[in-house]
Amino acid sequence: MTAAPGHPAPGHPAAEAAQPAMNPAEDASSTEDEAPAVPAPSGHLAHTWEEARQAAFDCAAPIPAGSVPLREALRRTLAADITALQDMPHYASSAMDGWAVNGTGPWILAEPGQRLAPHQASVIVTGGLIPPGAKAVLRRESGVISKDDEGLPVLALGGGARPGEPRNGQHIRKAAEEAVAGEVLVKAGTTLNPAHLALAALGGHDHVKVVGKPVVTLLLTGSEVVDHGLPEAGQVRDTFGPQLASVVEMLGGICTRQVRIGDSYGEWLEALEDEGPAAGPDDPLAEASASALPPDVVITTGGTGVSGTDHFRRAVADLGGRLVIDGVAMRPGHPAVLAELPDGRFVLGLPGNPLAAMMALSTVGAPLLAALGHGTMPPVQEVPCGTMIEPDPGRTRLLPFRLLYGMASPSQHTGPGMMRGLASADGVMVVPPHGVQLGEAVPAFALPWGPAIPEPKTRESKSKSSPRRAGNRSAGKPAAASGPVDWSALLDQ
Ligand SMILES: Nc1nc2c(c(=O)[nH]1)N[C@H]1C(S)=C(S)[C@@H](COP(=O)(O)OP(=O)(O)OC[C@H]3O[C@@H](n4cnc5c(N)ncnc54)[C@H](O)[C@@H]3O)O[C@H]1N2
Ligand code: MOO
Repeated sequence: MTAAPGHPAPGHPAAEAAQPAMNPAEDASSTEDEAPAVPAPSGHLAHTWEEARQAAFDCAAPIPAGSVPLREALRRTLAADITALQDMPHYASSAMDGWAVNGTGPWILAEPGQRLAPHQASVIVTGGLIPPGAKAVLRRESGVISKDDEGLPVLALGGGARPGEPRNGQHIRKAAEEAVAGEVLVKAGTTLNPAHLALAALGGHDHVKVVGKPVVTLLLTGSEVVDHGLPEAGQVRDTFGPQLASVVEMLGGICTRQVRIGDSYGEWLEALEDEGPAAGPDDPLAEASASALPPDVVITTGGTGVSGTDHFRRAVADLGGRLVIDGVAMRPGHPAVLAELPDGRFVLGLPGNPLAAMMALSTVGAPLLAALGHGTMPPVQEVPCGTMIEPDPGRTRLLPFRLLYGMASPSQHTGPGMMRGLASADGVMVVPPHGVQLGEAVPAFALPWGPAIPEPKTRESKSKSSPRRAGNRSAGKPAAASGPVDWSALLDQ
């Protein structure tokens, strides 16, 4: 689906105030700050921000449930009950170091493991198999070895023995006392914690069946990019290596691999082709491991633009893929591209500029990963805008903001190549092409690592939470988000 720029998706607040489409020729002298709003880098019409999100969500089907090794199952959602594959414990064992005994003492010592007749005992350690005939375990500190009249070793109760020791069954862990074979240990739908994994192991499992999640690999491009130390002039320090895998995981992906390549077309093509399964068929554990699976999504960085080294579109075309999204009418991040390859892999192309890449990931990557991972469309809420923002016909602006006195104030240092503004932001404002008035509600989304966007305060909720203020200061003022200026949020701080 492709829409004319300046015509936001129906139902969006911007729809009623859409601006006429710009003439691309008017933008011929664009600087980085004024990147063209209308055509995608390929010359196609870009999707609106809302359309791009929806297209990324709609193009992907949820990944089916599959088995994963226990070590990879942490925090996954269990797709099928975990049952005990055998009794737990599956044999009666000793809970103490000492002696397995039959009847009352003194006991004649027998070889460990052999059947015990009455008044016989044999040495046993904690966890040891209870021999046939044993009725109890006597702790090491409750017995003493002495000699009988004939000089043979015998076991007798010692000074540490408690009255009545050993009782029948004492210090014996009975078979099946934790669970009988077939009993449900963990129910489907549970988010697995480390103790669940230990329990599954006790139940005899090597793998568990979990709800599908997208496997993602990263392809970081650019020969000017250095991944450590101080870059020289003409070089740039890599911002993606330290953050992208974590953000992908926060968005519901499993990041298994990160590859760096330079700028040549050959490297691009080879890297996109080279994503087959790595597991040997004779290794059942490796077979199910996420790191051995081909990725569901490849995320590339850089190379989305129009210069001679920008190879994304050519590589996708040569591999027989199709473009799902070819540019988004937004800034920063407008060259974002999403393609699907014939083998079913999605390739998400993030622009090289660091902030632009994060905005493209939020716009296209977040809905795509949510759809693949059985999630819902990432929410867009509203915040009252703490400043007036001019129109920018034909494109949505994504502005990191700080919440000041309950209102969203655009962060500083938010050029497409900067990270300072995003690093301290409380969320991102989605400023529609027609701009925003001071105090007006503006759509906004939370950062995957950041705080939730606060619920808008209505007059009713304010009077419930703060009757004195509501009575004294806010009476008669319009509810938040309903009028152009709502100062009550400011007064409430
Ligand atoms: N003639 C035009 N030029 C550009 C346009 C345009 O519309 N017409 N759009 C600009 C915008 S906006 C963006 S965003 C970038 C997109 O560029 P690419 O995706 O092709 O990325 P590169 O050219 O490879 O790099 C851009 C920039 O980012 C730096 N970079 C790359 N990788 C990293 C990294 N791992 N860590 C930090 N910084 C990185 C790279 O050095 C460049 O400075 O195109 C504009 N140009
Ligand atoms: O400004 Mo470019 O839109 O993506 O950094």
